Amino acid sequence: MITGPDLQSLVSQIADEMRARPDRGRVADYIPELARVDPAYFGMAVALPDGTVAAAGDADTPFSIQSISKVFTLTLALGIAGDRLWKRVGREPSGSAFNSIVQLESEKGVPRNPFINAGAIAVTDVILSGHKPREALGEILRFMRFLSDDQGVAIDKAVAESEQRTGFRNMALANYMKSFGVIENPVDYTLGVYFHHCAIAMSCRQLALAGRFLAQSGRHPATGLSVIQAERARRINAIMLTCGHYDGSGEFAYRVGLPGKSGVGGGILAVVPGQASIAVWSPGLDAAGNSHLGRIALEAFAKRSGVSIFGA
Ligand SMILES: NC(=O)CC[C@H](N)C(=O)O
Repeated sequence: MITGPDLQSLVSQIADEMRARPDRGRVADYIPELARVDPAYFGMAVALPDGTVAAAGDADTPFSIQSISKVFTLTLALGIAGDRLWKRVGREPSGSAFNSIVQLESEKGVPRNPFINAGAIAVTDVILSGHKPREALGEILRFMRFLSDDQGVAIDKAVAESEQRTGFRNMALANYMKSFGVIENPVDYTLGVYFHHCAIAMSCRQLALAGRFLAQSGRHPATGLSVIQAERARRINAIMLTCGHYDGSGEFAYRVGLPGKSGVGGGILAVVPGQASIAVWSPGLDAAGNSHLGRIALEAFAKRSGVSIFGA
């Protein structure tokens, strides 16, 4: 892994290249508030274990992290339920769209993995157990602030309300799972927490810092505290690699070769185990709902720095 001025110049070079590209994908418009975001943004940040960050472009502009929050809710839910979590959600790629309902019928309401919408809603339900929605959300937000060393991380209420008004598919998924007993809390409580954690706004810099524990065997580098055990961090990385980009996960592994998690806000968090945590943001999406230029930027980064987990 390259460091220091070479790392900074690589990140700046990639940001310049991405800014100049005309092909930017399409901004998500099924959440009305996200449709207003300018596709011209591009940000990138690489956080090293010692807290140094190489950043370029719009790396300090907050954006809606959307499904990237699912990495952090999975981490919290594993802390609460341990391996019992895997009775409520699977660990296999779905090969379908992030908001698909089809597999739920034949698989008795148990979602394929924690990163598709159905799986993330089931995970949120585990975090909620026995708490009020406000408390569960407070716990998620405190966790994000602690991991990023930044008390400024907040929820974008307009985005949360926008999705709450229009999230009929997620309502269908949650109600369907409830009919199988996979959702235990009132459906509107679970969905309320889910919509709000998806609406957390963070910059690439904050997100890259928050992801460091996954690159550092579960340790929070700033405090030395163990966020999770090394084995668990390794397994979360494995699920990010196999399921983090929905039915684009194979393509992401093929092109980038790093565990990664995308969100429809256009962000991607990628992990270089043992070395770095990377966040990119470009709001335009490809057909699978993953950041178009975000993936291309990470592909360029992995190639030029030789950090793919599959070899240089
Ligand atoms: N892929 C995503 O980022 C989807 C998250 C979004 N909140 C949804 O439920 O549709």
